[in-house]
Amino acid sequence: MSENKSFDELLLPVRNDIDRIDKELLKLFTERMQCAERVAEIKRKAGIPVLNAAREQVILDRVKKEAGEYGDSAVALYSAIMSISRARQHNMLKSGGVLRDLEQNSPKTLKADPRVICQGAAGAFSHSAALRLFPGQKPIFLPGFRDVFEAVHNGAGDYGVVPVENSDAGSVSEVYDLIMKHRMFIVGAADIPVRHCLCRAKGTGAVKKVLSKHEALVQCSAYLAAHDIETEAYSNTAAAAKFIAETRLEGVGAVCSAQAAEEYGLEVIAADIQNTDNNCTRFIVISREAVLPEDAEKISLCFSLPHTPGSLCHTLERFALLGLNLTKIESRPIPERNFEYDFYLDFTGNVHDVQTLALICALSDEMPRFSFLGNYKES
Ligand SMILES: C=C(O[C@@H]1C=C(C(=O)O)C=C[C@H]1O)C(=O)O
Repeated sequence: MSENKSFDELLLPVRNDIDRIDKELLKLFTERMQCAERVAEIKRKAGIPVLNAAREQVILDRVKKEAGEYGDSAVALYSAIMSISRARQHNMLKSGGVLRDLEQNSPKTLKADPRVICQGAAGAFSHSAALRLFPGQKPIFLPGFRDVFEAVHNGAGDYGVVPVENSDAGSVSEVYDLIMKHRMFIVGAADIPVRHCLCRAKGTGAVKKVLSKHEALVQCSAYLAAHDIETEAYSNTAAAAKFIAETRLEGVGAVCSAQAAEEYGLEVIAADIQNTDNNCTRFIVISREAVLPEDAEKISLCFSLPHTPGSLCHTLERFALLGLNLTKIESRPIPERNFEYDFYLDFTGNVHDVQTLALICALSDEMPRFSFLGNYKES
């Protein structure tokens, strides 16, 4: 430090330079955005899409080369600038017309007195979820998730209640795949505490083997291993309970809820055998048509991304720019396309918010595959 000058005095001329440069940058940024607007007008007339990935790559290659040692940083900066430029163009062109129609025209409340479909049997955790989500309704039970989706798809039921994720065992991938297969909307969600019991038919002997849904067996793995109990996957916890009550197989028990044990008259040998105390499963409500309440708080999307460096990062950045909080991201392989993935994304937000709608519409226009899955309340 020079003898008489303070740090502030030393910084002042450099900061003056930075301020001058920022002023120029801002002027050039504004000019660049105006060019993007002119481009949008031409695209409107020509009916061509906003995104031109090849043109963007040419720009990125050029700035990387020209920026020398700052090449990678320049690429990050220009990716952000072009993303903002595209967002402006999407807003001008009102991209994502289908989604805009959906936002305008979808009902805002769930049907009154709906036919609700669940997987399994009375006493299943889906049953508790259905009662929480639709108090007073008597759900119809079908054997598999596929049956629930088909029933909602063909109109035999209004809504289906299915699990998507457990706090211990993770996602129920079959349900994610069925959502995409049947192009269902998510119109509600509830987190249900899950406590498992080890049960047997009254009067049968020591349990050597248990039947239950695969996810329930995973959630009780520590207890079952410690007690040397063999496991066999069954379609559903309550269905397993019903089966052992009816067959009274010697040495065979079930892992199910206390309600299922009571429903089928089973003896509870041990309660609370799940690995974690706060074991909890998220259930969603599936529907053929979207329902978009004014006060919906969670949005779910599914999309694939181009195989280019940073494509996921730049997509997530756009949520961050709007202050939207991502609550879940999950990837699933796309059937028949080796090692290509769909991303499932949940974030807190409402599609009736203009900026959030604009972002979703822009993404729907730019992504190779894109589905808006729903915007719903969580109970
Ligand atoms: C401006 C255009 O639209 C988009 C934005 C670009 C940019 O900001 O440079 C480049 C390509 C397009 O994805 C264009 O097509 O030139």
